[in-house]
Amino acid sequence: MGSSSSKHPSSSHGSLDEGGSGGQLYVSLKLENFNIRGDLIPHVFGSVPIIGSWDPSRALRMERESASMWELSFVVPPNHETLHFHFLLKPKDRDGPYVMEEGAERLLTGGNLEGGARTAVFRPPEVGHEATLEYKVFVKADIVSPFDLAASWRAYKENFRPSTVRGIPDISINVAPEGGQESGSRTSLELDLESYVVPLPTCASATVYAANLAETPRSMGYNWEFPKYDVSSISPSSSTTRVVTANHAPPNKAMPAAAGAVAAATVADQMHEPKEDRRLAIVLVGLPARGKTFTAAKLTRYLRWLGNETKNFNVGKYRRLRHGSNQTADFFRGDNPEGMEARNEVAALAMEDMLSWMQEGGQVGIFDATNSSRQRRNMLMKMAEGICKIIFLETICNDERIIERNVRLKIQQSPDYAEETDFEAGLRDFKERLVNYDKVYEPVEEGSYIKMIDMARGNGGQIQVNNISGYLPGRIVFFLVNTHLTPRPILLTRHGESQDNVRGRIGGDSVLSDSGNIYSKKLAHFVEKRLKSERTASIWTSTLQRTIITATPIVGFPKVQWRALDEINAGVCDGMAYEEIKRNMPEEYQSRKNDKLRYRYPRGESYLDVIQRLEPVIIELERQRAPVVVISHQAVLRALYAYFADKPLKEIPHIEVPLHTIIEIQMGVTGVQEKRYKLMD
Ligand SMILES: Nc1ncnc2c1ncn2[C@@H]1O[C@H](COP(=O)(O)OP(=O)(O)O)[C@@H](O)[C@H]1O
Ligand SMILES: O=P(O)(O)OC[C@H]1O[C@@](CO)(OP(=O)(O)O)[C@@H](O)[C@@H]1O
Repeated sequence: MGSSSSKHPSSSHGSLDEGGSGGQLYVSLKLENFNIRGDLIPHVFGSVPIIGSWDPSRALRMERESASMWELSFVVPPNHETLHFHFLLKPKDRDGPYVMEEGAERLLTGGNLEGGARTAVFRPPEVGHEATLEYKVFVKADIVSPFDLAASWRAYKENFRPSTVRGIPDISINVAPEGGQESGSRTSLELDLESYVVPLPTCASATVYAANLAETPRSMGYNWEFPKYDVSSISPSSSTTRVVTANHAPPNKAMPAAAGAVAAATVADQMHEPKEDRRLAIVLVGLPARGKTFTAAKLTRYLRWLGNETKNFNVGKYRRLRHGSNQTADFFRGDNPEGMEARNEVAALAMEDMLSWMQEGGQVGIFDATNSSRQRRNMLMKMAEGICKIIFLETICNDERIIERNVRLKIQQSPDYAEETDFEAGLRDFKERLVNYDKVYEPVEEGSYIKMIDMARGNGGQIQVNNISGYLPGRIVFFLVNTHLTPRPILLTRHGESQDNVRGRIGGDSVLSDSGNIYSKKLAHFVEKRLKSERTASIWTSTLQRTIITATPIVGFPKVQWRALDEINAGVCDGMAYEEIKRNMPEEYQSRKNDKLRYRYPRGESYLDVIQRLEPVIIELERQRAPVVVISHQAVLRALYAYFADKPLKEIPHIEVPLHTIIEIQMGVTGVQEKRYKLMD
């Protein structure tokens, strides 16, 4: 991550610019030789880790495109560093000796091969001293939009594998046949989508103002009155830090400090990092209506889903409980000593709650307030000394139209204006509050920080980082770089009923039942209708044929197969019925029943394993700006749904994801909303 403190938005140091176009360079390297030598496989090796860091044993194998042509394609940023490489021939059936091409290193810059060498010449020893093998070299590079790269290079590396279904390419787009779709099927689905809407399960998510989801102030558990705090005793100049630790419930030992995706990294960090660095406080900074609460809620959801014990402390919630929810703009004036003291006091209370929670085992605390003066931030840093590491997360927005929209949303959503019946009066008051904050606002220039600048603009924005290191901070930056506010739906569905579903067998790779086939057609009509006004969208399936076949009738959208979307691997139990497992492997059956989240099938996976491998899918779903239809499996969809619906890990294996039902997740400026359609009984 590095440590740059550049304050220039255009600086490349320490800033991760998503780029206006967001395009990537898709490079295709080809070698052609009509003198077919099936025993020698062309490889590429070179200066960067992905092509082996000059270690021939880690060279990247080229794939056979036709009898005479070998191909290797990869994705790089358009402004990528020059790539140094060589072609290499490796014997098919044994290790070494490798045969490296003659001549100087090849240099690839901006997708172009430097120099004129369009042949690769090899001198394999067994061919004879004078004999050579000559291949023609072709290079093609195209800028491809992020959308077209639904499977990014990383995802490709980690999750992609060729289809098990013959004749279906890994990335495909099938066009609508002349004269419309398959006859008969169109009439089977009425085009009024609303008639298929079903009520949400009681546990499903409705839109709630994000701050309301933050932690309930602890003091409420004991006493509706807050204890009176002397804020001066925790001023930056004070050397003592008071932390409330008494009388709190013991930490929940049922969950490990970290699970799933982060477990390994956490264990490693715990061995190497000082104690206070194991706990992390993300302290939001920014003027009102800049998306702090929104970002705090989203980050909390992501980190919890990854398995980190994470809590979100919203100082506004403390303020409302302590001082009521209808304070006027005057309360927020920088030159109002009572207001300042009251606000510092509730901030200190929330911070103390967060720190004592951390001392009981909490891992990541998200501290949501404006924290817009250096003095306030100093106070927080002083309080956190020796307990946790602080990273400031500042949200900056320079677009007046977005600020105006946010302010209007605030008046509608914030409990501060719940009793204000005159919208315009609320608007005037909130704008005055903004002016009061603006007068004393000091952007962050101290400590470790992440600045999100204009991330709500349609074309991405910019992230600046300073003094950020470690696994979790790195993941947080990566997550924030990829999130945005562009409204779009994500449709989640299981494949149509499979033959194994009918037989009650788990796993496998069976085709669809008759009923499953009908669903695949209904789904195609649904997608056609639901996404008809969308300029673009993509269909993601697993690599198992029940999802690929379910997607087949959908036309006109690119389809991508993700290995990460494959069903939970049932290991030695694959293909068995639950009853059989119970009878033949009663201990396994019972262990799974006892702890379905952590239970790992022998030589298979646990739900935590599934969550771990789905992280790139979540990042990609966050990054996409166009709609995505995900056709996958029960366990996988439970895990994906839990992320969007903010369900605790322990509930994931029990979430209901029925067959032949579409869960629509609407992402947008107010957060996540859900709708369900049931296409068949
Ligand atoms: N990075 C961002 N920049 C600007 N606006 C954002 C950002 N993230 C979210 N928003 C929008 O800002 C609105 C108001 O955000 P909120 O989190 O309540 O503001 P704050 O906590 O800063 O007062 C959200 O409903 C969302 O649409
Ligand atoms: O974790 P449980 O509840 O067993 O659910 C996962 C199971 O769901 C199934 C159906 O029973 O998914 P799928 O419909 O994709 O075939 C099994 O293959 C899979 O093992």
